[in-house]
Amino acid sequence: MKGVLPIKGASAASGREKKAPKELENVLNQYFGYSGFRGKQLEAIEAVLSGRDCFCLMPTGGGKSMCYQIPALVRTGIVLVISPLIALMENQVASLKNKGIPAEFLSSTQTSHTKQTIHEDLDSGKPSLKLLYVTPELVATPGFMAKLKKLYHRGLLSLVAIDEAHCISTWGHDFRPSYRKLSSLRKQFADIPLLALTATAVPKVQKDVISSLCLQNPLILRASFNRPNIFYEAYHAGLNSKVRSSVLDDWLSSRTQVVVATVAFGMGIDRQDVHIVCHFNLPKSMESFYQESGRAGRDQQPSRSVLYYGLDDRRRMEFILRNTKTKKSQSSSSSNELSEKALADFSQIVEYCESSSCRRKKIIESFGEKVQPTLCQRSCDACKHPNLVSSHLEELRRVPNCRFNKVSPVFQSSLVNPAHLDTEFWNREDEASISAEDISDSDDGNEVVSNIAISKIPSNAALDAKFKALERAENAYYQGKGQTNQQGGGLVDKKSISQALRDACWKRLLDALGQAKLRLGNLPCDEAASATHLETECFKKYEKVGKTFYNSQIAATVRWLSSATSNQMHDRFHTLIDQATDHSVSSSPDIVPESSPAPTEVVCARPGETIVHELEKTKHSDESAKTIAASAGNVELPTIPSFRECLSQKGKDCKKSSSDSNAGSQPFGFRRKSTGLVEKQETSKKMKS
Ligand SMILES: Nc1ncnc2c1ncn2[C@@H]1O[C@H](COP(=O)(O)OP(=O)(O)OP(=O)(O)O)[C@@H](O)[C@H]1O
Ligand SMILES: [Mg+2]
Repeated sequence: MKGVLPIKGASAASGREKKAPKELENVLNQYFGYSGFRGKQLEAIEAVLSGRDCFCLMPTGGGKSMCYQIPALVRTGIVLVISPLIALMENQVASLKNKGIPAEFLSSTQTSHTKQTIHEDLDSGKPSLKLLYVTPELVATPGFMAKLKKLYHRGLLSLVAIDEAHCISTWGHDFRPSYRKLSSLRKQFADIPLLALTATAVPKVQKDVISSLCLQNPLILRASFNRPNIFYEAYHAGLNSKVRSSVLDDWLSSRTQVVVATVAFGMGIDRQDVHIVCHFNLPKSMESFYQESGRAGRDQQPSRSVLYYGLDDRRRMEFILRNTKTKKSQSSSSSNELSEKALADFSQIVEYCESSSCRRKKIIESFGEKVQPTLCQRSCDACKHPNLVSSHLEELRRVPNCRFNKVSPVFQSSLVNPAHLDTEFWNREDEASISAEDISDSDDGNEVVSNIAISKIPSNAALDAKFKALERAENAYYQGKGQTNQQGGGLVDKKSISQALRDACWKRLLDALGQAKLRLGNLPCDEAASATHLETECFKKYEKVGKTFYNSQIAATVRWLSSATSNQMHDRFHTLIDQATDHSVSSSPDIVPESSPAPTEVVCARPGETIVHELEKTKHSDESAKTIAASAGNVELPTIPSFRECLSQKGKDCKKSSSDSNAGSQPFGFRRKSTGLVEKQETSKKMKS
């Protein structure tokens, strides 16, 4: 069984008999299970055991803690460890206790009972503690200092270790004023060794640490910062030309699909099919952002530019901008000017990231261009998911370091082409939420609220303004159903499709058609008439079964419109026009022979996914539908399957995939990734035959 090594000698200072390396290694092995010391550990341990001050510079994870933990085990008395973070202390103390080593920490987070127990142990004739962790603030209090002095005079203070010692230096990145107060330790405990430990000390900081702590003739140990087990790579312009050109070749010839690189990589490279540009660090200005993200979508295909943003990133970049300018510039006045300019440029990016208003508008306006309010068409996240953006921004403000949190907000922008930058503020769960919206039994009220009300609320609106907007949206919702909330009195039919929902869906379709037109250059149909046509179809076919199915079909149709590629869309239109001409449909779209066979067209929407469209050959009895179809041009847009078709399609699918237990759990006709008019290649083959 493990036990604290027998205490030899009456006092810490008098117990400084030399330990053989083998003995120390045995202790290491006995308590920690390691076979030998690493790097400069042994030298540091031997130095402090001999009573000498020591400055120990070792990389992160290098094993600095062992340099004071082993002395605590072999020396009489207590090792005092000064640490800047309570979490660090808790962690280490728990780990030591696990190994049977008596360790404690004192902090404001502990109960007074625990603190009292620790103090009693310290005051006892023979404390059981071997390591006591404290904050620099506590050391600076007269009460605790008096306690330490008592321990010292009783010969029970064997070592003072100052962890993360760079915090004492104003030159260091983590300066902590209370660390400055540790400078009195050397004087107070003249013959007790001080051990300063850090992983981050550039020469200037190193000197500052040594002088601030008044270390006496310290042994200065610097371990190599090489971490041989870590494989590093990322591309930069400084690579030798052979490596550089091979990365470039692989990239240009599509052998490599993903390159992680500095911004230098993108310059002058023209690969057409780059569809995602992801900024892991923040760009310095709107110009940089536009230029770098503009590498996406050169083939005019829908593309995305993802921008990760956290307040830490912002601070880091502001720090860099301030300091870079200071170094570059000779005179301090021009340095300040440059710094101010850089910070002003950068503030545009910050504003872009932290605002909930239209991103496309922000980008374009930053270049002095006037933007029509209708330009965006929900092609940026602020316009598309205003409530999500607002809540993510609120979270960003509430939890400043949430960048890597599971629900951390990140910014994403998508661009169709550089002239039409499509920006989104995006959450990693967003994809799921879009799908959920498409397939779930979404509520009209929510739809109306998100479409009508929340988009008009600034993210920081007062709570009562939000309530008022919600109230207005609620009234609009009920009015759409031909009743007011108050008048309605009873329950509203949960399944019914309100006028407000129909209007919102029409708008969605119109937006999708507008997007498709932008993407394809020239869509050969009138968008408004086509949106009406599609919405009317959905409504007619799903009115009876209710809004869930209606919603889903609208969403699926929107998805089809927004995901079909240029060729697919054009092919389809040409095929349709040709077919319509062959069948004498185009010349007279409202006279459709009832007996005509219904040809089936297969359109690949995404790799591995096929959609079946039955050309609409059924004569519309509804006159308005005829007019709409005629005004939509002689082009058939995706046909909406009837509810019965959906059910029978589902039935076929269930048989086909009876082995797939998940298939049966999906709602009828609504697959998460289906693009509307259901379904798989096998099915289309069956229908063809
Ligand atoms: N001689 C050793 N052999 C094997 N593992 C060791 C040895 N010494 C320390 N370690 C282990 O290395 C890990 C890192 O040690 P430690 O936390 O002390 O690093 P550190 O230098 O303080 O790093 P940081 O700068 O992040 O605080 C720990 O799991 C520790 O148990
Ligand atoms: Mg450490």
